[in-house]
Amino acid sequence: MSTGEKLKIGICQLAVRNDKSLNMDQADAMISQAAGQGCRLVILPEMFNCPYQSELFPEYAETWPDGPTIRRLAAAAAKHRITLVGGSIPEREHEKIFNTSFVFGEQGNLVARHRKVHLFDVDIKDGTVFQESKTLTAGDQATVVTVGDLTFGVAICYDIRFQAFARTMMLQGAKLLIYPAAFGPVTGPAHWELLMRSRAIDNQVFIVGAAPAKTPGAEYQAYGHSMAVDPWGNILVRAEEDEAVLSCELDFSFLEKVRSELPILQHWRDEFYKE
Ligand SMILES: O=C(O)CCC(=O)C(=O)O
Repeated sequence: MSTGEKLKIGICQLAVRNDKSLNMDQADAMISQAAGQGCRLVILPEMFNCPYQSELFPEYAETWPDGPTIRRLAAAAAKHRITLVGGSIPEREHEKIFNTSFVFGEQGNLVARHRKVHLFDVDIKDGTVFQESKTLTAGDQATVVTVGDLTFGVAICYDIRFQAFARTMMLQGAKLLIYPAAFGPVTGPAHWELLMRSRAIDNQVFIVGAAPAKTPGAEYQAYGHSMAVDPWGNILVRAEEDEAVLSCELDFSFLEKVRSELPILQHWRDEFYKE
């Protein structure tokens, strides 16, 4: 992938239903639409092929490299000659299941695989109760990859709450952090935009969050509001809660301008930040 400084990206905010192959059909249609608009990097949401319910993850889980969703993602990347961040899906390896983002290059080759590191185990009294660890195992590494001349990081949803994790990816050279995600109706309005903009400002990177659309009748109601944020904290593009294909240009010369005008990354004083 050549950015030449500017890179057009696409974000596919799709509704996730109880039918894996229909979800992939919709993803395929949206990927085509984004590629048709000239996007070179296309991003899908967290658990885009499976309703976001812990008890369903084992049933929908797929194994590398022959899972049907995995094969179709690789084929879509190759067909459109794009880099495709395949949101995330439940991935089975032996007896373990991970929340995994597979990233494919322009030949349909696997360029990265991120397994969600921070599992979403919360019990918020206003209604958000989730226990990913009931069925999932946590990943054990940050994922930073270079494709062509762009170095980017991939992490998943709850991973965004951990600034130290974003910083780890930035220190490994990432200029763009991509978060397939599925915030819900409580923490979504409260925190989603703030977290995306904070991570962008803290690390002087572009941030992209791809979320499922709100799906009528679904047990877990996603908040939607996929968005892209620049290193100054400006929102470049943002969806509402319905299905949408978003696109925008990331201008990496702007990132260099922000870093040279406001050089917080050079002013880092590590000696003060130990616990
Ligand atoms: O952090 C949050 O509020 C939402 C996290 C989440 O939904 C997830 O990790 O899938």
